[in-house]
Amino acid sequence: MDRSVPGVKNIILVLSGKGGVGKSTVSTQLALALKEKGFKVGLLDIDLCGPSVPYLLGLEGSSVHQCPQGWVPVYTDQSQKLAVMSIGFLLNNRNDSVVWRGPKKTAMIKQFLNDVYWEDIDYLIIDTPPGTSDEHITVMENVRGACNGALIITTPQAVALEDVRKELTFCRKTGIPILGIIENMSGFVCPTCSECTNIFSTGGGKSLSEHANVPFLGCIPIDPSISATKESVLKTNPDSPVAIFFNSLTSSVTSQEVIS
Ligand SMILES: Nc1ncnc2c1ncn2[C@@H]1O[C@H](COP(=O)(O)OP(=O)(O)OP(=O)(O)O)[C@@H](O)[C@H]1O
Ligand code: SF4
Repeated sequence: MDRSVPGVKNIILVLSGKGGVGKSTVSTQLALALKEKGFKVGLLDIDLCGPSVPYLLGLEGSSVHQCPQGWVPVYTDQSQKLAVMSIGFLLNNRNDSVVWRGPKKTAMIKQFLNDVYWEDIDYLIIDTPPGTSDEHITVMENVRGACNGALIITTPQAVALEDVRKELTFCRKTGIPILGIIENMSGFVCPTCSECTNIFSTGGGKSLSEHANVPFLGCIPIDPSISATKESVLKTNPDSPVAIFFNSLTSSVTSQEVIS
């Protein structure tokens, strides 16, 4: 059965087979870039055991509250153009950890999708935990039919690419369209001379996408400023290679709407 999320027009999942490849960074910067382009955006962090979105946006310590329509998400600023929901807002202490079995995780994710007051959201970006676990199955079952598709993040190392193959299989089995593969931490751009050094082998994401017959959406170099900022790189460093990448990613994403 096709399912949708109340108040949301388009949904994009961000997946990776492996942890630490930059999934939350891409989710956050994509959400910020879409906001910069004038869209109303939601960012949902369903990484229940390791929520990092509140930190990446400088929203630690914020909390959600109830209104008659449900939980009110945390907004990044007064424009209310970027609404954020994360388990991190429900924990008393940022060092508290969530040790839950599958059913409790499933119930929490359903609440995030159905009980949050997502108000006129053009794009809901869902940042997922690494791998293919209960969280992924729950979210896919609950957004099927309303989901534009998944972005798959990898790094140039072979092990990360091997994990991508599992994500591709998972998407195909669950019927979620694959929007494309992104290769993150692909070379280091020197802040002094702008020379790009390929620390690991490069081109793995592109060749895998050709092999798997899915779009390749580009490479993001290692850029220390991306981990330092709480704002869109489109604003803080508009001419940088990472900003050029996110500019192009927003164009790809917005040209693939399933619901207008
Ligand atoms: N292109 C990049 N340049 C520099 N630093 C980066 C880049 N991408 C990610 N990082 C940094 O790498 C670390 C891991 O990134 P992130 O938290 O986004 O990964 P993740 O895949 O979401 O991890 P997890 O599996 O723990 O959820 C962070 O400190 C982030 O700032
Ligand atoms: S040329 Fe090499 S050493 Fe010099 S600033 Fe650039 S990357 Fe660093």
